[in-house]
Amino acid sequence: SAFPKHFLWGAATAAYQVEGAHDADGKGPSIWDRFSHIPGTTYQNTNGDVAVDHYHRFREDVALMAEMGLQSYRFSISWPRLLPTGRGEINEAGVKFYSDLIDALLAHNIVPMITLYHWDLPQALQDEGGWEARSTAEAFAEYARLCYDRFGSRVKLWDTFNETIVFIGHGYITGSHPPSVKDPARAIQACHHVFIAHALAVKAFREMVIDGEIGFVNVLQPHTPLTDKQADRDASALADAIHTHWLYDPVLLGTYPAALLAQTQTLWGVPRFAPGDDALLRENRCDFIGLNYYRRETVVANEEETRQQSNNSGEPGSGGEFGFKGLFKFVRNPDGVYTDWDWEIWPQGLTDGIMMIKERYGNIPVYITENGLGAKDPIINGEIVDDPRIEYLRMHIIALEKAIDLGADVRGYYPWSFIDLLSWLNGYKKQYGFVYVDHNQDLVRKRKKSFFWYQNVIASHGEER
Ligand SMILES: C[C@@]1(C(=O)O)OC[C@H]2O[C@@H](O)[C@H](O)[C@@H](O)[C@H]2O1
Repeated sequence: SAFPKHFLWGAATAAYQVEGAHDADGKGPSIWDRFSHIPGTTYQNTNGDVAVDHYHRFREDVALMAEMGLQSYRFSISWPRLLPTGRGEINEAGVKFYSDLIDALLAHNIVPMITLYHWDLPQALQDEGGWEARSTAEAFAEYARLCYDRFGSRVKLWDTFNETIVFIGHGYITGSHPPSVKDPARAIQACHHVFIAHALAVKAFREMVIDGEIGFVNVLQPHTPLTDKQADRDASALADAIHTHWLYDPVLLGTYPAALLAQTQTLWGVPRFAPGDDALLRENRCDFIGLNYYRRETVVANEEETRQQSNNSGEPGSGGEFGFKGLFKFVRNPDGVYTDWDWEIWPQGLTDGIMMIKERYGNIPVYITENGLGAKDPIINGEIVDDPRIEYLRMHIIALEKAIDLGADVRGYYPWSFIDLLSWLNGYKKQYGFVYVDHNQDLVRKRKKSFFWYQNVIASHGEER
């Protein structure tokens, strides 16, 4: 197969969605602990207080990963578990949890990949302005240095941020994530501080001479115009500029896309740069880019005002529309095949998206840090027969192989997710895992059909899928 010799077959999770133990052993509250307790913000008021209790069951979970033959495990660190107020005093019990998790992974020859920020900002920092305050970027660098110091000799793969478009887009434009702001200008300034935080963390990584690679994880979302009309083609190009160039250029080129930057400066006078920001971005670029691929979006020019109508119902089809007045709007593709949550299944988009990144940024090393099918899995005679997930992953592995054959430097694949976990706004209904969790039976774990299928994909290094 085209998969390189050292290609890593992995799987991914995120702290708030799996750990639980939201206030155990000295952990401080995150903005998701606070937000999810506000009635009506999430599907059936689900939250991560317990999640799937990975904090207490991680040894059992790592044993399942080892049984699967997993070669790498991407997980995130809960910042307030290490630094309850976001900076300063260290919670040693929190450090010990991650240290034990890392040792358990290494004992099973599973390569750890750490994501420093997967949306769970310490609430104490939000109280000081969150990502709108530049001090949060400095606090992030302090948190990153602590993680490098405690885990850097054992962990070689580091992601700074996960899916900035989501936590900034939903946090500051649609308002469906914390801190529930709806203001594009504030979104752009907050996003700038995330890029500064990333650059400061990369700078510290280099100064501390950590033996490893550091990168950024973004949504990879190719756009296709619904018609050949110029207006739709322009709208699709604009969606690429906002969703891709704006979020990738600063961490891969060290600059913002010039035309869009001129527009945001004219419109809202943002982002406001501090002295030295330019150099900071240019001098601290990524060793790799993490791409999270789920779907393609079909785009039309948009006359009327649309906003994410995600009604937090968590029910299939609750995705809602997303768009910007006078700019672009995502619409259903009449020829498309969709998941129950209205995401188009389009494996070709993974091949095309990777080649688009290679075209714009040179042959930057790539990890597919997320890819998976959110579905309500069929249970037949007590077995979880998740054939749709097997088919989805099979098609995307084949699409990935095509990109590698075309010369892309892809180094690993981390399906979302290792285990069924909390889906932020969709509760536990939308399943992604190779491992089922029975919420009616003390969260007992159960191997799905896809667990054994992926075990064989790994054993055959991608040959048998
Ligand atoms: C919104 C949603 C979903 O639940 O479908 O998108 C796909 C996937 O992206 C990840 O970065 C999130 O941590 C994970 O929870 C998932 O979140």
